[in-house]
Amino acid sequence: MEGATQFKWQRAVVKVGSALVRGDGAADPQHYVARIAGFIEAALAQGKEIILVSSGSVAAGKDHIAVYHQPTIAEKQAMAAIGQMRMMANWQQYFSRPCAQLLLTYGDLHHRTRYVNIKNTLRELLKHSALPIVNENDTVAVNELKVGDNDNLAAYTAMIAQADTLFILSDIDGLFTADPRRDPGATKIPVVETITPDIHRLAGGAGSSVGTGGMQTKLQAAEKCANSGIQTVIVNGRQDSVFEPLLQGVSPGTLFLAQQSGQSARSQWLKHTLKSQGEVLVDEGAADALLRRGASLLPSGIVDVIGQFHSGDAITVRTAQRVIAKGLANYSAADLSQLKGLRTSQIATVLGYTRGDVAIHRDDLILLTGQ
Ligand SMILES: Nc1ncnc2c1ncn2[C@@H]1O[C@H](COP(=O)(O)OP(=O)(O)O)[C@@H](O)[C@H]1O
Ligand SMILES: N[C@@H](CCC(=O)OP(=O)(O)O)C(=O)O
Repeated sequence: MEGATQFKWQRAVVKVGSALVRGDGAADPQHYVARIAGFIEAALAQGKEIILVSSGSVAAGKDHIAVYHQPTIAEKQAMAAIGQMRMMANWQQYFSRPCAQLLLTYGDLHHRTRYVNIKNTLRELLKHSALPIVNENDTVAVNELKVGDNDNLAAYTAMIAQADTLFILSDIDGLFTADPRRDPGATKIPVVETITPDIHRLAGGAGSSVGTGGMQTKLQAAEKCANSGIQTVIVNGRQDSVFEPLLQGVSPGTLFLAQQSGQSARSQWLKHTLKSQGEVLVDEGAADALLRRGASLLPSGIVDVIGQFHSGDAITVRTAQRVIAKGLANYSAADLSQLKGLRTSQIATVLGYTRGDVAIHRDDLILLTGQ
């Protein structure tokens, strides 16, 4: 196949966009869903493992709530609540194995114990030959608590599940040099080795009224995955001809290569998933110890504490000039405000208790310099 690119895969997240589940008016969307289900069954029969991330709940519930007007947030959430049932039932009819519903929010991915629970649940589901189907929990998530789009949610899912591949099935053949809906001269890019700012500039927004984020969120997802050692393939899920090549490890769309030095799942979780709840300002000596010596952050190096955070929250570590790291605080903001600049031997006397010598343990710290 011309321009095709080979790749190996064993455990994949398959992301199906609303644009696909919803159809294009010209063809019956059930045809697309049936073909994707067939692809998943064929891959499972080859001994591969699949986790599905499916959009489409809002679109599937639309007819009952808001057909003729722009829906409010509450109306969209109600649409999602109705549509999620329909969407799951729709998938289940194509499988004899059980489909398992996982509804996640940004908060769930952000919280350490919930993250571990999601990981364990996925592992058990795969072990028991069920098909996990993930979507955002639209009903409970207001904007600031949402991942916001299922491309990025699929990337987080791939990281949690330690997948090697993310397949993004959309209504377009891959990444083009410009949005083909606006620029008929745009051409497809078969392989992206590194997602540079120039690549990001090629991407436009959603191509349909039901899609969210368009190519921009797909590139964000591919970049997260590449940094975690996961390859991404964007293909047109409306083309029956894409599935056989995918089963044979040939990309008929755009293949984004994984970066070789993929960071650990824990580092990725700290870096991309956890939202910083506050900051500690450190002196140059502490910055040097973190950056050059791989040390833990001690209270003695802290100059100031900004914001309110609890023990266990993610916080940013910075000097007056720059951000240098992100990590899990061993002490709350209130405690660190009392401990800043002090020696570790003074912790118990000042607080009346101790959680250990360090403000942030090295194992709970990820350096952010050069980014
Ligand atoms: N550079 C580009 N290459 C390909 N598609 C692009 C590009 N820029 C924007 N798009 C648009 O992205 C759309 C796919 O994203 P979206 O509508 O969110 O679909 P989905 O529901 O599958 O996530 C395409 O239909 C296309 O119009
Ligand atoms: N959670 C939403 C999907 C949001 C979304 O990202 O949609 P899409 O761009 O079609 O993948 C739903 O199920 O309708």
